[in-house]
Amino acid sequence: MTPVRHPDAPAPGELLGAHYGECFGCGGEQPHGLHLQARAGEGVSITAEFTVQPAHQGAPGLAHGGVLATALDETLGSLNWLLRTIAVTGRLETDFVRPVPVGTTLYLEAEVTAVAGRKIYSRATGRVGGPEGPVAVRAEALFIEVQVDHFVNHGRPEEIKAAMSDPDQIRRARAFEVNP
Ligand SMILES: CCCCCCCCCCCC(=O)SCCNC(=O)CCNC(=O)[C@H](O)C(C)(C)COP(=O)(O)OP(=O)(O)OC[C@H]1O[C@@H](n2cnc3c(N)ncnc32)[C@H](O)[C@@H]1OP(=O)(O)O
Repeated sequence: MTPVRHPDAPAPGELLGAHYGECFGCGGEQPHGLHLQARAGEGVSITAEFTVQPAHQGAPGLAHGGVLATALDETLGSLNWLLRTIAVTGRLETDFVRPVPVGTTLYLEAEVTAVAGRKIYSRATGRVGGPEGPVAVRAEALFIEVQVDHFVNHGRPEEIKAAMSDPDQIRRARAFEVNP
């Protein structure tokens, strides 16, 4: 089925903010996290930026592939905001096309390609040198829609409790919970 942008999705260009402060991908409270900043795009698409820090190295001076996969995963996960669903990564297939040095800003773009029941198919690219620069990484993913219970049942009680007592976190979770 063709993906449908939720009528209450953030407007194109709107900065999405972190879905969780401790998230390694987007949270502001993780000193060595990616601090990835995502914006709503047109249709069911997202743009995001992430600058590779020394803490993200694999080979000397180069980004670790797993960190780049995280950047793709996080950008793809941000598509949740446009569908207003909660979904987790089931499958993530990554191509590493060129090395990404420390200090480089990765310009990411992701879009939902199809939705079938709980299955959300998507793809993403990460470019270097600018939003129109050469592709350094790309991914295809399958996200699976879940209920909030997924996190309550599987997460650690300490973090769940802390998140539930944070009014901002509750507000974000509610925004995802209101489905069409
Ligand atoms: C509060 C705001 C927070 C918002 C939080 C947002 C967080 C975003 C963070 C970034 C994203 C992440 O890294 S999320 C973290 C990484 N991911 C995870 O931890 C997920 C771990 N996996 C799981 O919990 C589970 O396997 C699920 C939930 C993905 C699926 O389990 P399930 O619910 O029992 O569903 P299941 O019946 O198995 O699968 C449903 C359909 O999907 C298909 N399917 C499932 N997995 C796969 C797969 N790997 N490859 C192909 N197909 C698959 C099945 O064949 C089936 O198709 P059919 O028979 O219907 O055709």
